Amino acid sequence: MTEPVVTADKIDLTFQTADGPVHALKGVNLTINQGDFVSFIGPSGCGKTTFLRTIAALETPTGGTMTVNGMSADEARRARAYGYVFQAPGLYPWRTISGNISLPLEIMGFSKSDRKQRVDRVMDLVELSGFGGKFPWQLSGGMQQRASIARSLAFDADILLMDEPFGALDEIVRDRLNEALLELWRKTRKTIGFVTHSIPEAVYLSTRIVVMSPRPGRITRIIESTLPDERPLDIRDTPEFIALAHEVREGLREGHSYD
Ligand SMILES: Nc1ncnc2c1ncn2[C@@H]1O[C@H](COP(=O)(O)OP(=O)(O)OP(=O)(O)O)[C@@H](O)[C@H]1O
Repeated sequence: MTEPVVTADKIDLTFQTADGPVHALKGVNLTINQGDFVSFIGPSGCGKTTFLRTIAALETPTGGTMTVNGMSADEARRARAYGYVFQAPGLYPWRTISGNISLPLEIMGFSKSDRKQRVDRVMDLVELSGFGGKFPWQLSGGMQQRASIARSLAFDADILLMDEPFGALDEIVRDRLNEALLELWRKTRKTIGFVTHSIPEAVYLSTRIVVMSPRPGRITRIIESTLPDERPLDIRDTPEFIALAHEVREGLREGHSYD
């Protein structure tokens, strides 16, 4: 029996700006179940990041209700219910890779031996074992982003929120990291919310794809993936994959994303 981890009920969010109100989200209803890999796709400015930040209680909705792990989003944030990965790795250049990954654990007061054990475990999960003593600038962009994913996994939250984590990387590195992330999801069965601009990335990774319309962001379609959990990269050439990508494109068209 799958448990709802995130429930969004009629979420509205309007930012008050010097140029007037900006209506970013409108009536967003969504349930994310335990172990789902949910991607959010839509045109630039449609509110994908805003919605992810609302789950994380980094933004407060102006209407509707959000629950995370059965609590308010704010309570869940304080209970450290999620790890958050940003588009840029955001590693401190004066700390080693292990030092960066262990920083949140230090802040949370984990013991030295517990920190070491956790850092070793997540470095292994993202295939960075042996690089702990390096500084961020000694690693490639893809490795830095893996370190940032490891940092978000270190305190073992059940939910991982990822805002275009691979958007700035070239396609070859991105393919590699997509495979690695899927493997990590299969191993840990964390619940993942993932923002992307890429249709193939959304189809390759997700169990469900949430298609959003231009501002004010609404959900136009929720597509359930029919792909198996085991997904070699060449699954992207199969008719089933192509049909799902077509469905996403249709959803975007329906929301007038191409107008
Ligand atoms: N703090 C803020 N104050 C005012 N307006 C904001 C704020 N954050 C976001 N917005 C506006 O809300 C809308 C949605 O932004 P958001 O970043 O969520 O879109 P997005 O779909 O993630 O875009 P992109 O794909 O380009 O990252 C945009 O028009 C943006 O300018």
